[in-house]
Amino acid sequence: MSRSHRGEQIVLASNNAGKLREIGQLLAGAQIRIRPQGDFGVPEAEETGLTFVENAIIKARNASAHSGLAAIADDSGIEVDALRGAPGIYSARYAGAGASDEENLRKLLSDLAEAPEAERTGRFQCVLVYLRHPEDPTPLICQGTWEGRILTTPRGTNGFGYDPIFFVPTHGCSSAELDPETKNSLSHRGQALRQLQRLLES
Ligand SMILES: O=c1nc[nH]c2c1ncn2[C@H]1C[C@H](O)[C@@H](COP(=O)(O)OP(=O)(O)OP(=O)(O)O)O1
Ligand SMILES: [Mg+2]
Repeated sequence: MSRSHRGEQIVLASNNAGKLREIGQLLAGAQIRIRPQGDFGVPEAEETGLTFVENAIIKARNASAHSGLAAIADDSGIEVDALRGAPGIYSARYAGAGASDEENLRKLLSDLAEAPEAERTGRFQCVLVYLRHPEDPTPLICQGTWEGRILTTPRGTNGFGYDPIFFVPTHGCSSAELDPETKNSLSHRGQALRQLQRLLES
């Protein structure tokens, strides 16, 4: 018996167009059918947790409660070693509440202006949570990590968020210079989603 009934609709607890696009591409052809929480008028949840896991659970529970469906949430961010892991869970609001991707990325570059090259290492983190219903006591939790370096100037136009300043050493370019399929095959989100898919379809 699979954890999710085949063909059952699942709400995706995100308002981030970049994430929605990537998750949609990753699940193309899968048994799982997802719809963004915007389709159900789900109000934005307050991300009050101190971990990616807590925030993903908060978002999934909120979307499940408002839609009456099982829910998947993605909480993700970028950690930089020169900043002892900041912005981390605060990546989306690094330059302040409601900040744009461009403002967040500019603040990160400016905070790293004096950082030694050796400390410009960092990584994207992604935690995905699947809740069967709002009170599900055993959420499925999957995680992915993608190691890289922080560039000094943005490069590339694909992706979203911090992609233009995230250098991918294995490919010699920024993640915004990777085509979407390649990014999905490497990324924190791709890793976590493939794990979740295996659990849901097993
Ligand atoms: O692959 C990525 N490429 C570039 N940047 C990324 C990526 N993955 C996460 N990020 C950044 C974007 C945002 O600054 C933060 C996520 O914050 P996070 O709260 O999880 O998402 P969000 O507020 O944008 O949308 P929502 O909560 O509705 O899913 O990390
Ligand atoms: Mg958020």
